Amino acid sequence: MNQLKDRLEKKLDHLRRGELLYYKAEKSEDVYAFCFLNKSAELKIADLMTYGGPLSLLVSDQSEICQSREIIEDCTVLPCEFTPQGLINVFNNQSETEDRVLLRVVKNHDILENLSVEGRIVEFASNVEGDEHCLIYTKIYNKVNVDSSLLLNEEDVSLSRFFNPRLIEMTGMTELDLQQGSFKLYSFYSEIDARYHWAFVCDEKKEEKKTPLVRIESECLTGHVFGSLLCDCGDQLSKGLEEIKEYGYGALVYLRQEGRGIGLKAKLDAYYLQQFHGMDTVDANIAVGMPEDARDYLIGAQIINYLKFEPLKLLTNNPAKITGLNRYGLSVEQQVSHIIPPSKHNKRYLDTKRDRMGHRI
Ligand SMILES: Nc1nc2c(ncn2[C@@H]2O[C@H](COP(=O)(O)OP(=O)(O)OP(=O)(O)O)[C@@H](O)[C@H]2O)c(=O)[nH]1
Repeated sequence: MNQLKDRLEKKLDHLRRGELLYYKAEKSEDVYAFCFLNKSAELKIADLMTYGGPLSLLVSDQSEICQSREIIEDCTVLPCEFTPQGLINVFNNQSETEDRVLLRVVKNHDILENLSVEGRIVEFASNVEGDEHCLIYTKIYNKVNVDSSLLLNEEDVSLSRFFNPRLIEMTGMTELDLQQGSFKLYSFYSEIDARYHWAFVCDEKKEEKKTPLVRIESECLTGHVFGSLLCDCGDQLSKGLEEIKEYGYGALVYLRQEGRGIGLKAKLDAYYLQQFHGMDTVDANIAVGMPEDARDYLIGAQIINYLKFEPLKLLTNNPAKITGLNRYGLSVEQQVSHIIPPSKHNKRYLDTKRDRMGHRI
């Protein structure tokens, strides 16, 4: 983890000094060069022009540089807002805030991947402290040798968000007696989605060198609260708490990712298609215009990091949760299965998780 952090710090430092960094888009061979525009703006523009342009300028509306006609003449100007949480708004019309487009709060992995280059560059840059609010970038067309230590990839952008300390705040802790026994219940507030998330922690059998057992549980109102039989969520929640209690050292991190991150309204629409149109859980999500799984584990990773539960054993059947934590630099030592025997109500759902979503069931 420290190595990753050091590598990242070097790149952030480079940017702080006003030097050029490069970004390689995930699903193409395209490479972009970018930097903050500071006092030596003209020099930077000359540098960037050698790459083949056109140049784009991302500016916050406060930026003085934006006022300078000569500098912006060669650029497409995209006024944007850098916020302390690394949240991004880009305006297509500087004067009208209603005209905000795209690049909104980055909530989940799939949306992250689909964000345009500007979003990824701004995401990275907004993790630089200070009030440098003007970025310039261009796609590289000409052949150039890019120093690989200055080349950002998706991992760097994700890590830069992870190491940004402002994304969650521990807002309270109490003891809670559950059927499974007593837990310390922590609440965390996340600026990313403006929600509270929870961690049920047990450390009574904590020992040196014992790896904590962690479960990440995504919110399921229908299964957890109303006891719906359509999914295995209710049983997984209670069995998860039971196993962590028995092991004596770990946490159940409860993330507000209802319906695999698509929200309750869309999940119920998808349920309708499963009940009355014979679709499975994957096709139904897509039919309601959502990704099959919209979850991102940045908040979960930050909570686990806060609790110092890394490296960890993860109680799950879902490999995407492991890659989701790896993405933020967390090391999962072992996957511990969390299988609930199927019932006639949820068999199809569990079969689909195994056959189409790669769950190890
Ligand atoms: N969109 C959608 N979401 C569902 C459906 N059934 C259950 N869910 C949601 O799926 C999520 C399941 O969360 P988890 O049990 O933590 O995760 P998992 O991906 O099943 O992986 P495990 O760790 O192996 O349990 C919850 O957010 C449920 O609300 C469905 O048919 N459609």
